[in-house]
Amino acid sequence: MGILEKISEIEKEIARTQKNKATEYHLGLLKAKLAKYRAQILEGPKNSGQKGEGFDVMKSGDARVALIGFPSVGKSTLLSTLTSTTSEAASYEFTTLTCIPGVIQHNGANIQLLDLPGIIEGAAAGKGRGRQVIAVGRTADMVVMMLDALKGDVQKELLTKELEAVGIRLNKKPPNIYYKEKKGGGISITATCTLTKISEKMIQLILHEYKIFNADIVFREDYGEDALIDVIVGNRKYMPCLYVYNKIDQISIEEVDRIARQPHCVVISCNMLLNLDHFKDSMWKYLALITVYTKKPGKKPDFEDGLILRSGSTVEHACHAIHRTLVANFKYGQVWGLSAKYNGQHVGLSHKLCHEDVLLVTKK
Ligand SMILES: Nc1nc2c(ncn2[C@@H]2O[C@H](COP(=O)(O)OP(=O)(O)OP(=O)(O)O)[C@@H](O)[C@H]2O)c(=O)[nH]1
Ligand SMILES: [K+]
Ligand SMILES: [Mg+2]
Repeated sequence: MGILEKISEIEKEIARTQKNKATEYHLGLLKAKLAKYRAQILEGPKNSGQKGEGFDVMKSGDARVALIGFPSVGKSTLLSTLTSTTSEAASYEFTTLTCIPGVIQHNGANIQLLDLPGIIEGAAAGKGRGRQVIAVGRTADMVVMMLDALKGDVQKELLTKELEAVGIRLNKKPPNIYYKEKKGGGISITATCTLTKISEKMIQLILHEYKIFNADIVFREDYGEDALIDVIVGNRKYMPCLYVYNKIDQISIEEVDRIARQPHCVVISCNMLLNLDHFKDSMWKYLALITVYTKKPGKKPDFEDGLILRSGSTVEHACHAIHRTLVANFKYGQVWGLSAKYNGQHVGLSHKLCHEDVLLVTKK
């Protein structure tokens, strides 16, 4: 039996197995097996050169956003509308066959938007160009999942499943589980809270399935087997995701209102240019970028041309963004704004900056 058949067998078995006390361990093991086979698929045949022509796009700008969605939801139309790049759009499916990059300028940042071929059910298992699309998706800072407002909820579920299957976790935090493999000493399991979703026996079983016999594990929150498997397998990608429902010109205002109220959702119409500014603002928020303004001694801050940094960036990151050699010549910094305890606070390289701070660097 090939891996794909094995995966499909296990999926079927999981689907027909009722979840109760008696089947709990069986189900946990099935999930562990499934994750293992999926990992094998992703590693793929080494000779297949799966990267794929037309998918190797250079990173550029301050952040990268991948447009992922079923065929003909309007991905290319969005790219052509928001950037100066034109990506062919048409009413038939699979119009786009490669990765087309464009740049959105917003709040002073250059955001690289990647238009990609539509993906379909089974993409994770290698159908269509799914694997290439997903590989590009993993290189992005966030996913924009584009959905057709007429069939959005189903599409959203299916796509989320496909991405889950290849280890992409949308709008989720990594499980707060400490895990370290060791050379010997057996398995030590501790928890800083009561575990209601997994038993010690289940943890042991899953570890054994992965042939792990020596490890320290600390559950810091109440998780089930999925979280444990994620931690053991590693290589999960946690990404912010905005669900963008396009073609709202085709649905009732009540339906628009219902969708717009769901978490992480934005409604737009590319054709009618509806709500596109709100979409860009939301994307900016999800990317968690900050702007830091620089200032020279005795001069006003340069509010025209801020540095675009990732949230959580330090003075050191800012220095790198200003000039390659600045860190080596750094004496001290001074900060005005939210991150400063008082105006002009003296700070070192490790000081964390906030959005719209002003920074003055004094060199040695
Ligand atoms: N009614 C309506 N149609 C739209 C809208 N945006 C795009 N379309 C239409 O949807 C069809 C598909 O658009 P594309 O941009 O090619 O979609 P895609 O997601 O890039 O498709 P593939 O590259 O084939 O995956 C085209 O006929 C567009 O004109 C919209 O806001 N409203
Ligand atoms: K299309
Ligand atoms: Mg397209």
